[in-house]
Amino acid sequence: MTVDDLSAFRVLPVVTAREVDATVRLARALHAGGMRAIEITLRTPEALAAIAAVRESVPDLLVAAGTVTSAAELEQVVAAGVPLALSPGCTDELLAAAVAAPIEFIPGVATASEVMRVRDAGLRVSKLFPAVPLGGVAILKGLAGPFPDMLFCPTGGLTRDNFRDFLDLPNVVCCGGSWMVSDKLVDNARWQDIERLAAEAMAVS
Ligand SMILES: O=C[C@H](O)COP(=O)(O)O
Ligand SMILES: CC(=O)C(=O)O
Repeated sequence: MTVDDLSAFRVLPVVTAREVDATVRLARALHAGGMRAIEITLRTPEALAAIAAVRESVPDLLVAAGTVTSAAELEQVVAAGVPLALSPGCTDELLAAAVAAPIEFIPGVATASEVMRVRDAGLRVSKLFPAVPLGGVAILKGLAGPFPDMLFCPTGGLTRDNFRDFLDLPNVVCCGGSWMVSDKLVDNARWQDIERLAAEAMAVS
């Protein structure tokens, strides 16, 4: 997966799948709004079934697996055939497994030392998580100094009002967020609102 592929995502909606059919409906609305990718987190028992169902029902949407926190979970998502796995952090075990696995991996970082560990593993892109509590735009500007070769996907605390500030930074390749896929929108079947929020996020301003 190239940096251009990731930057075409603009926003990676971070989805916690509580129900398979609703997740498929959600994925259709995101795709209809122009989204290129979705991150389905391994936070619920339904996650792997939802990943399979969305891959089958919305084949043009890239399905990534999120909240991959161990080598065992990485094995599961490799077996599920997803091209991209993301994590809120990175352990030595997970990093070693990911570098050896036939999958793209974006580990989470929160400190300069973690960025160095990720760079030492040969990876160039990491997820800054949780981005806003860590300092938001200011921490990304700070990391740009010592790590001009590293790119970030800030996630955590981004909203429809602030995500463009992140995308404008030269060291941000794409960003993650759940503002267009909230439980409230999904539970109320607000598919048109989700599509509209997705289209708004994909509109380059
Ligand atoms: O755990 C949270 C998700 O990764 C995305 O964060 P968010 O809900 O603040 O957008
Ligand atoms: C934090 C996040 O986006 C993840 O759990 O992968």
